[in-house]
Amino acid sequence: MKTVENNVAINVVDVVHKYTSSQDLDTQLSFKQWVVEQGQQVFLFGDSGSGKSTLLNLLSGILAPQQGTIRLLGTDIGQLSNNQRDRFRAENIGVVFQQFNLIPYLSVAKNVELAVYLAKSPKPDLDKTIKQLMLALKLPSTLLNMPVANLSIGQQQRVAIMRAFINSPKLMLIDEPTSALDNSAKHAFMTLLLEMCQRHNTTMVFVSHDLELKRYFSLHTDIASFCQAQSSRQLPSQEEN
Ligand SMILES: Nc1ncnc2c1ncn2[C@@H]1O[C@H](COP(=O)(O)OP(=O)(O)OP(=O)(O)O)[C@@H](O)[C@H]1O
Repeated sequence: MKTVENNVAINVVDVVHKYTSSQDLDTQLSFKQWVVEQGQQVFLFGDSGSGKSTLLNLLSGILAPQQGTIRLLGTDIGQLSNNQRDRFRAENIGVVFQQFNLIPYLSVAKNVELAVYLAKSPKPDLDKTIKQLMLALKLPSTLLNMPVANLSIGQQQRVAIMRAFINSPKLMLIDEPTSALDNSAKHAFMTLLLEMCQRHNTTMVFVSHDLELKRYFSLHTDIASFCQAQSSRQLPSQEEN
């Protein structure tokens, strides 16, 4: 399952994902080839409906490729069982999606500890690492035992980043994380995120509609350069003819 692919973190080849909706409209997304090298941070943009979220869901293993191959860090994730894929994600991928997916009634510490527990890789220095991350993310230590529901949106965003970084993932997938932030908070967030990725040599795919954020990245990719979205009406069934 593991092959030597020097310096390649993401390799998507001829992947097809087809949605069948209840409104008798099928949408097929065809991803040709897309390669991201280890340690690169890419700003991925594109029109609404062009397939960005679908791609992130495929990369994070939420969706399984129906055709084609996705190799992450040398592993063909389409060949993994559901359990193996969950494990691979927990160990190698940090995710910050729009809705954060934090557990609101659990404290900041418990939300982060849960990610460590799911990765099944015990961290003897967990408390110390959490404190270091809180410091780096400018989260006051008084928040540590507070339910995340009591935090501001900006603070929750930083907790989501802390949770995403706690297992030192090699790959970060980020979807529209700054939508609820004002301009100065947005700048602080972006600077911090890029600094964290560069410090840990983390590969990052960052999806946003906000083209102003492009300036934080040296690599920009329009998803239309390797993905085609096609919608078509479903054919009526035989009985209806
Ligand atoms: N669960 C679903 N069922 C049916 N069709 C879907 C589903 N999810 C996405 N699609 C369709 O697939 C296409 C790609 O959607 P996707 O959400 O990946 O695009 P996107 O680039 O992330 O869009 P946006 O920028 O608006 O968030 C769209 O045409 C969308 O309508």
